[in-house]
Amino acid sequence: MNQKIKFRHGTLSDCHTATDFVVVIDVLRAFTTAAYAFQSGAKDMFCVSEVEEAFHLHTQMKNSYLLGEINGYRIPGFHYNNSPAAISSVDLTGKTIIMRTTAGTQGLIRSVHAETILACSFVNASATAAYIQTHQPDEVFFVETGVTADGRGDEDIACAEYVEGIITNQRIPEETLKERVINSKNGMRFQNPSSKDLPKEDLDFVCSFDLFHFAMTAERINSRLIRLHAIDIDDGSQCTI
Ligand SMILES: O=C(O)[C@H](CS(=O)(=O)O)OP(=O)(O)O
Repeated sequence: MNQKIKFRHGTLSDCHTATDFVVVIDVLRAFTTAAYAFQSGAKDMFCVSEVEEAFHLHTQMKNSYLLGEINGYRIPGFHYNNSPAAISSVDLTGKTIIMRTTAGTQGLIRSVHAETILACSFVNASATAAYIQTHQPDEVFFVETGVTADGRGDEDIACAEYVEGIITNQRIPEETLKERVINSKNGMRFQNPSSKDLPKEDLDFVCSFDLFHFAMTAERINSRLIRLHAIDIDDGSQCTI
């Protein structure tokens, strides 16, 4: 444990100010879905900001598939919705995923000055904490991508607090976290049976705490393109799942 690590909390509106070690958090749902996509065998995962950029990249990358949403809803012409429940049952072996989401991928793209970027949700929170502890940065900046002026995003704040608590030995109980996810404004959207793009079962996939033993590091290809890697925390190798 390193109690000297300083923790800062920010959102999509100030993540451009972070210059060192940044953990971009999106529980509902981008980085939960991304982790399940790696687990389902995805070879490569690229993240963009705009829908048009995703379509353009798709024409350039063989064997690539589009995954994402706009405000939570499926994008016509995309292969997959941003749903961990849906993606967990798909065999993505050897496939390249191009991801565009409303909050999560925006946080990656907008963290323009970060030296190191991780993508995190509850399914790889302990792995993320372990990666931070191994690298011992002076400061960690959490980008809580779901936070909005109208009070959304508590699930991402909870995840940041969970990661911080693991590092400072003040671990938050899973029951408390699950309640926060379910009662969050974003979580409520998944409890309406008529919205099939926002299935209730996604909440169970999101609340599968520490299911995966890999951190997701973000490699900046250019100002508009990020590539995610799943890094095994036990030996630092790139995961081949
Ligand atoms: O698909 C999601 O769950 C959200 C939709 S919204 O931003 O909350 O409207 O996108 P994500 O980028 O995964 O947070």
